[in-house]
Amino acid sequence: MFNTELNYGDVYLLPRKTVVDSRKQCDTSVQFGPRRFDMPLYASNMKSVVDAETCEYFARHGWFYTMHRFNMDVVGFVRDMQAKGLFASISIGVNDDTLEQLAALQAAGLVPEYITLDVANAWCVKAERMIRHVKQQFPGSFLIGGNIATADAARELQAWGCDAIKAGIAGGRVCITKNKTGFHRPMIATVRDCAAAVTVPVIADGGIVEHGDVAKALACGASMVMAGSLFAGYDESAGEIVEINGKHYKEYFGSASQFNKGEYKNVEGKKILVEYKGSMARLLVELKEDLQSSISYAGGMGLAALRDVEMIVVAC
Ligand SMILES: NC(=O)C1=CN([C@@H]2O[C@H](COP(=O)(O)OP(=O)(O)OC[C@H]3O[C@@H](n4cnc5c(N)ncnc54)[C@H](OP(=O)(O)O)[C@@H]3O)[C@@H](O)[C@H]2O)C=CC1
Ligand SMILES: Nc1nc2c(ncn2[C@@H]2O[C@H](COP(=O)(O)O)[C@@H](O)[C@H]2O)c(=O)[nH]1
Repeated sequence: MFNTELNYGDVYLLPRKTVVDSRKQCDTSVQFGPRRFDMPLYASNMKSVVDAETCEYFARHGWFYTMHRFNMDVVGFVRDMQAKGLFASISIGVNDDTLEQLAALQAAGLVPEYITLDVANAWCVKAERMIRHVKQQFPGSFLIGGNIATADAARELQAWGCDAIKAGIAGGRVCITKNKTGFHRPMIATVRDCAAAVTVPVIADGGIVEHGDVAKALACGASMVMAGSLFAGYDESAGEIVEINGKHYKEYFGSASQFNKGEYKNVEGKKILVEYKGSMARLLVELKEDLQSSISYAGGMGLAALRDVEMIVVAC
């Protein structure tokens, strides 16, 4: 027997009676760790999506961000962000270079407000060792661990000390993990299972195609949503602009792509071109408007209304 599991595109949310006079009354803000953010959505910690300027842009707009971890001067990044009065949110790996970066932060007396442990399968012994190390050395930082895709994995990461857990394996737009390894879990099942298994917040990572998918992820129990391709086509994202036959695109590549790694070894990601869409300012406004509308259809005034909204599968 096989389990049938669903993705965002397979389900819809059932409307309830709207109780607000205007969508503007719906509050999309979310408490995440020590801070409150304007939206429960943020850009992927990928080199083709965020750089230091992108992170500053999001932080100044009241959005959460996480810097990527590739060829990073972590000390310089944390120092710069905090010197500007902004929060510092970094990513780390599981190898010795990460231990060196963490030691350098400590030597400089720097404590990032948020640390994300970023590996393909965080349900592993190396991630356990690093999570325990970070919790011991940086007890004041909010530690996000990922990625995982099952309830058992979520429970273990919580037990190791993660303050939040990032869920989503092989559902991303530039992902080829499912092709190369055979492993993947659709996002509805991933988020529902993981969120039900733990008390810490769960971040739904990858697979956002439509703006309404954000509301669907929250309805599955996610507290935050991470997306890469959604943000990749804009001026403020980190990818290069490419012109082909007079049309403009932006490069978007996976963190496990040959392009990001600099060599063809354990490649589980690809590079694509996404449509260039200009400034991100309008996108941020539209994402907020759409989520406010989702909250109104859910019959509430805040994100909590989406938590218990009914979900249906559309018959083919
Ligand atoms: N969300 C997703 O579905 C996926 C995301 N990614 C992204 O790609 C980037 C690279 O990820 P990742 O390869 O984990 O990070 P790294 O390339 O930094 O690998 C981390 C370390 O763990 C080891 N390792 C990695 N995978 C395995 C494994 N399956 N079994 C045993 N050891 C392993 C590696 O050793 P060695 O290389 O020698 O095996 C390496 O020492 C990350 O940013 C990640 O988020 C990648 C794939 C899927
Ligand atoms: N399997 C892989 N997954 C990757 C890689 N680089 C990033 N990612 C994951 O994808 C999401 C973004 O997905 P999107 O659908 O919103 O574009 C990102 O947050 C990572 O979790 C990779 O090389 N391989």
